[in-house]
Amino acid sequence: MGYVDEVIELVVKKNPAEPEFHQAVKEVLESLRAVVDANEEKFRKEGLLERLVEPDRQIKFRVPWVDDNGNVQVNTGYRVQFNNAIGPYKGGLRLHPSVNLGIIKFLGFEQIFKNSLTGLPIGGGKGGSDFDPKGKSDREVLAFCTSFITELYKYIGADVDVPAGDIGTGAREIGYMYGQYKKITGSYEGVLTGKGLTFGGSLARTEATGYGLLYLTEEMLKCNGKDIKGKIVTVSGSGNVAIYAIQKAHQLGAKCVTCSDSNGWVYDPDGIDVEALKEIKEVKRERLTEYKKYRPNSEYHEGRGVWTVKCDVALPCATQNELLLEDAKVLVANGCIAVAEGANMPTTLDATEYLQKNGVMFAPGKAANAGGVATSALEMTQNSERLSWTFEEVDSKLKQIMVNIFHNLDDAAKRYNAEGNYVVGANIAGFEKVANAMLAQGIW
Ligand SMILES: NC(=O)C1=CN([C@@H]2O[C@H](COP(=O)(O)OP(=O)(O)OC[C@H]3O[C@@H](n4cnc5c(N)ncnc54)[C@H](O)[C@@H]3O)[C@@H](O)[C@H]2O)C=CC1
Ligand SMILES: O=C(O)CCC(=O)C(=O)O
Repeated sequence: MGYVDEVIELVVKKNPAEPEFHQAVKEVLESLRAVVDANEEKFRKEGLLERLVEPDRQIKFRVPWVDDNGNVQVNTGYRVQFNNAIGPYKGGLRLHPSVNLGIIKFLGFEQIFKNSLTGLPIGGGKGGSDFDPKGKSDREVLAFCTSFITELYKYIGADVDVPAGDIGTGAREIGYMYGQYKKITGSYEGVLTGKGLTFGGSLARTEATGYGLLYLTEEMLKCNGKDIKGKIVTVSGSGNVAIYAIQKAHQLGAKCVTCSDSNGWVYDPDGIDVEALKEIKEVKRERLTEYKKYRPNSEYHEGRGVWTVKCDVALPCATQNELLLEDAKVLVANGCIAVAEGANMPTTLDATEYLQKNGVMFAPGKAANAGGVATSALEMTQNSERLSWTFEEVDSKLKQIMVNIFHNLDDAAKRYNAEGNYVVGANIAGFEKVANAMLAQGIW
């Protein structure tokens, strides 16, 4: 058995109840085979892969808060500080009932390579809680966020670990956490990103993940002799990433005809109305059943079904493992030419393989959705400089970063005889920088 297989087996044995973490490790390590084989003796001696799959530390804590009926509720909070070889830990906080340690570890592990791909000095971390913000009053969300950060503040800091948003954590939650951090520490620092624009937030951070996804997709299509203009696009999700992916797709001349939430999905043959979607999801925090009131020509369906709609480009932007092998088969049969992941690990391993084998360009999340964390790093830079850049300045830096990411992974795939395999390219390009930094910094 080779080194890669040994470490995958070790991860499964040591973390038996964490299937999403196994999946992420498997996807990364299997595509690093060529690099690992070429350096096996050195990497083994240094225990490099064993160190890479074991987080620097995992913090797990109780989050008690008082609901609107005066009863105490208790959630579990997590922060996994995975690897700070190339910069302070950086990654979002997920608030969703499905959150457990394995999910946070898969996200933290992915974040190491994603953050490396941005070319910016940020390490990998992730956190969150099984708290469900859905249906909670503002006061309850405030109570939760205050309690959460009252414990987490001990472990974070502008040069230590800088959390941000993810599923269920948007500007409201980041604002509440920032206020409490400031109250406890007395320190006005860039400890969180995705902050409001009046207290250190960056213009374009809200749009960054969705816009970045389209910038990378546009470049990938261009380098393969295709144009995003005129393409039919399907998007899943209707949160932060989905909304701004749809908006940028339209600005680039494509037509996006779907979106979804955890209950159902919308097909709008005239193209999704982004302003209506924003009103429903960002302002009113309602379900997608409301969309038809704004767009009578659209259809609403219960359950999942976005991937049954004929498209040229598919952009999964909701959550992990939402694009399955059966969906990949339908996409291929319908003539889809490209899939780019806005969410983290939305495509299962067998679905990814099927798409690639059938000639579909496939951009993995750690490259395609890196625009969010890259712009968070630009927010950190602005905070350190005590300056705010214009929207255009941030957006043009974001675009350049996404174009560079595509070329770095394209080049890495070519260097290892895997031309066109952007999964291999992204993992190798992300890994190389982190591995070099780890090897140069002794044993830790
Ligand atoms: N917000 C950001 O800057 C970044 C987010 N991501 C990833 O993008 C994905 C979406 O995140 P956001 O848009 O920020 O979150 P969000 O909370 O704004 O929206 C999440 C969306 O996914 C849908 N969703 C959640 N669970 C679902 C399920 N089980 N089935 C179907 N739909 C479901 C929700 O209804 C919602 O529309 C996640 O995988 C996240 O980790 C990745 C990079 C950066
Ligand atoms: O902006 C950030 O720091 C984190 C974004 C994030 O959670 C992600 O890239 O998955």
